[in-house]
Amino acid sequence: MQLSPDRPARPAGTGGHVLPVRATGVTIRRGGRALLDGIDIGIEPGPLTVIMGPNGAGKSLLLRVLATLVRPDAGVVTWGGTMPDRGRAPQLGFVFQKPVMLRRSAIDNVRYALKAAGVPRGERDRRAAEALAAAGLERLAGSPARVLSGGEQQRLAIARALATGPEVLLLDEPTANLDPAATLAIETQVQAAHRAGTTVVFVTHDLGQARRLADDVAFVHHGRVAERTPAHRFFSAPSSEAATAFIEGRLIP
Ligand SMILES: Nc1ncnc2c1ncn2[C@@H]1O[C@H](COP(=O)(O)OP(=O)(O)OP(=O)(O)O)[C@@H](O)[C@H]1O
Repeated sequence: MQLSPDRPARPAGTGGHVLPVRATGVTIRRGGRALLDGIDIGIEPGPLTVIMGPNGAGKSLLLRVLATLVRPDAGVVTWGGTMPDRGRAPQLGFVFQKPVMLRRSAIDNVRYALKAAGVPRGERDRRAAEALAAAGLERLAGSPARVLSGGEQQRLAIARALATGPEVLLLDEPTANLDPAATLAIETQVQAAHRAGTTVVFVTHDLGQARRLADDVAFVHHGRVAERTPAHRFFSAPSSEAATAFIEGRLIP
């Protein structure tokens, strides 16, 4: 995929790439059980990757490990071929299932993220306003973020994550609590960011959503990547028995 020229500039004070984001041999054990079991996965620049799988498969945990929010018991995560470091963190945006809003206005939530990423003060107002406009949230800029609807809060969370111009946006079931219209708005927002050049990793267990969004599917089952397949092939001819059973609605988690 081509990166578009209108892609936001990198925040000041950061250097190097986070892509590819790669996990090698990543294992997490709790209570004698492997929640992630020797996972190898790489996120390359470009495609919209959907991480799919049944409840409890390990999708959210894997996403958190890639973002270095959770440290594995074994294995390593690298960003851009080297060990992750805080200086590059603004280039990896993360959106949680339940939006986490600061107790301040919508636009101040975005300004705060820009400040934390080292964006110079003189650029913050313009970039925050642009981020809200891109999310269709201009009229709510001055509203307290915590009084916005669930769908508006999630759009704001995505706008905030995109405002720093990340190379990659990781989203953990961002529409799980939303109605169909709010879900569509989020999908449109994510697709627009992807078209503008942001690499996207989207966790969902919703097959319809995966069909709408995915270029590429990583299917996780029992803490392993059971298969990694281009989306058109995944839905027509999955290579693993687990994915076939999942698509047919007969996979027992
Ligand atoms: N911090 C933790 N301590 C112990 N167990 C955990 C922890 N985090 C996750 N788990 C367990 O790890 C397994 C995988 O959880 P995870 O949230 O990654 O699943 P998931 O595939 O995202 O599922 P869902 O679609 O239901 O959100 C689950 O059995 C969960 O209970």
